[in-house]
Formats: sequence, C-alpha cells, structure tokens
Amino acid sequence: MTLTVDVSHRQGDFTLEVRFESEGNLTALFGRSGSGKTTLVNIVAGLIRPVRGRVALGDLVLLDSERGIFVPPHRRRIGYVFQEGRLFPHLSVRQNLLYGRWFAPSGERREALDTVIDLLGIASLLERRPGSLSGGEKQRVAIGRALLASPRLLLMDEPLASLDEGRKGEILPYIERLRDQMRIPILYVSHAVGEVARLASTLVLLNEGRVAAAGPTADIMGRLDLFPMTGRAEAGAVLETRIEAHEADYGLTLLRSAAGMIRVPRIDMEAGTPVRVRIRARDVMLALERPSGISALNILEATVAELRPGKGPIVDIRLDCAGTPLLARVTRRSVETLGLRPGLALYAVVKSVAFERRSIAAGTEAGGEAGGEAADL
Ligand SMILES: Nc1ncnc2c1ncn2[C@@H]1O[C@H](COP(=O)(O)OP(=O)(O)OP(=O)(O)O)[C@@H](O)[C@H]1O
Repeated sequence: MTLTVDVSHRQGDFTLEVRFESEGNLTALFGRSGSGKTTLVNIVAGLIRPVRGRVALGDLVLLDSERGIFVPPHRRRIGYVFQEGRLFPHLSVRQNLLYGRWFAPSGERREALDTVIDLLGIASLLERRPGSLSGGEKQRVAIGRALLASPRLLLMDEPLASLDEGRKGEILPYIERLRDQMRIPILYVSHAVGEVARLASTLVLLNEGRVAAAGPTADIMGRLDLFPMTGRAEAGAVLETRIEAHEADYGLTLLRSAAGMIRVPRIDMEAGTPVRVRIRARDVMLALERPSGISALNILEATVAELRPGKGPIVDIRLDCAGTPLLARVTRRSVETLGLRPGLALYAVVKSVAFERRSIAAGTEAGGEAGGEAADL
C-alpha cells in the first residue's frame, strides 16, 4: 500500500517541507536529532495539523488541506509505538493486549490474539505486570497492543532507543517478522544507521525539515554524498543476498549476491532464504591484483566509481561490484600509492569475521513475503 506524504508546517523557527511516497513494508524516517522526524510522525498520526498538505494511505485520504479533509487521530486507525512502551502498570500483559483490541472495530479484529502473541513470543508473559518485564519485553507487548487494534498503519518512533544493545538485538527479529508477515505498513523513526539498514525497505532521509533523499535502502546507503547525514563512522553498503549453501565443517555460510559470493559466519536458515548484509566501509580493503595467500575469505571484483575525500587522511570510495555499490574507506596515502581513480578495476577484500550478527538480517522480498528469522550467528 502506498503511503503518500506531502506536507508543509511551521513550529517556532522550524520549517518542515516534506514530500515522499513509499510502497515499502517498512519505511524508515532517518535523520539527525531535530531534523523533523517526530513532527512528521505526529502529522501522519493526526496529532499535529500542518499548515498545508496531504497524507494518504492507498486511496484513503487522512489529510487534504485543499479539500478541507482532516480525519481526527482516533478515526485514523493508526497504531503508535513510542520509545518507552507506555503500558498500563496496573493491568496484566493480557489485559494490556485486550485493551488494544477494544479499539478495533468489531468485524475487523483481524489480528487474532493468539497470532500476535505467537508472533511476538510473549505467551509466557501474559499474567505478568509491566513492572516485572524487561525493556525489550515491554516493547514487544506495546507492539502487540498496537497490532491488536487492527491498525491501517503502524508508527514506531524510536522503539528501541531506550534499550541497551543486547535488548535491541533481542527485539529486532520480532520487528522483522512483523514487517514480513503482517500486512500492515510501518513508518519507523530512527537515528541508528544499523537499525535502519537492517529493517527498512524504503529510507526517507530527513535533514533540517526537508527530504535529503528517499528510495530503496540499499541505494541510499550506497551514496557517498549522504555520508554527512547518514553518519560517517558507521557508513556502509547494504547488499541483498540469498543463502547459497552452508560449509558445515567451518561453521560458515555462503551467500550469493550480485556483487559475488560472500562467506559469513554460519546463518541458521535454509538455502534460498533472502538475507541482507551490511558491509561497513571501514571493513573493506582494496588490492590492485587478486590477493593470494591471504586469510580474508571474500574477494570481490570491483571498479572504482567515485572518490570523496573526508576529513584529514581519510578518503571514502564507492565501488561498483557488477552494478551493486560497495563502500570502502582508505587513507589518502593509499589512494596515491595505488593510483586509485574512477574507472580503475581492482579487488575489494572483506574478512568474514567483519560480518557480526547485527549486520546480517533476513532480507525483504519485493512483495514482502520473505519471512524467516534473523540470522542467528
Ligand atoms: N511545539 C514546538 N514549538 C516550536 N518548535 C518545536 C516544537 N516541537 C518541535 N519543535 C522544533 O522542531 C524541530 C524538529 O523537532 P522533531 O522533534 O520533529 O525532531 P526529531 O528529528 O524527531 O528529533 P529527535 O531525533 O531529537 O527526536 C526541532 O528544532 C524542535 O526544536
């Protein structure tokens, strides 16, 4: 279902001027603090009425200032998951979930309680009170409560921001299942690049209240000009791959991608499963000749597409690996020594151990039917 947003708004000194369309199952709004993400989400939810604009979900118009249409928030049937779960502390998990279902119009309670409990793995928590749950468990219950209201759209505003790394890793697979198995579009706010790279089918990059770029996640992540906005330190390319085979003796998995075969630590999923991997620019080495006698297992043929000097000694490089962008970060000295320039053919070298669990995830199919668990390395 297409989400169309075209709005203008002013609050204090801040101007929001945003326009995008997304057909992805999970659209991430990504940008620095103060770029306007929460304002935009609140406009979509109907909590803020913008000066001008249009918001539509498929054929359903939620806002159209020209035609005088403004569907009030409680009529939009939009689920909202906040940074902290906001569960009712005096109700059990089961009661919290049933409270969510109360908002679903009768006859449209399509998300059966058991399905949601199973999807989010919260069966063992049902009789507990929120006070005794971990942060990750609370968020899973909050997502469940939102789902049971049969929303047309799910808004998730930094749902993992209050969790530590371990808890984030615990909840990400559930969000992936939600994305792949439920037919509810998700608008997901984050300023964590790893999270967005893993989850988003479409990425909308906001900068100072405007759309700096919007499109498929891999395309946006592969653009050097956006590094200042996506964050230089964590920058990396996203590759869509499929499991080719497992090398049981070595505990490795072989992935097929347009850029070539890639070996990563074992992923417990069947051959053929789509898997998305993120290769950080700082984990990629370059060689003019095919290296031999080297421990790194991944050697990909590439052509230099673009060089962009960063601060100090660093140069960011976009490579073209059979049409797929890969990013590398080397020193200015290496650029000179190797004579790196656009058009030069070379080899990109990536260690298998550079692929940590958090940089690998079950990928999304175009139709959103992928399913599968996140890689369990
Ligand atoms: N009620 C308000 N009145 C005036 N200015 C506001 C109001 N609410 C937000 N702003 C300003 O609007 C801008 C965008 O804020 P917003 O919360 O949408 O950003 P954000 O991208 O969600 O940031 P963060 O990641 O920190 O949550 C900020 O400059 C903020 O100070």
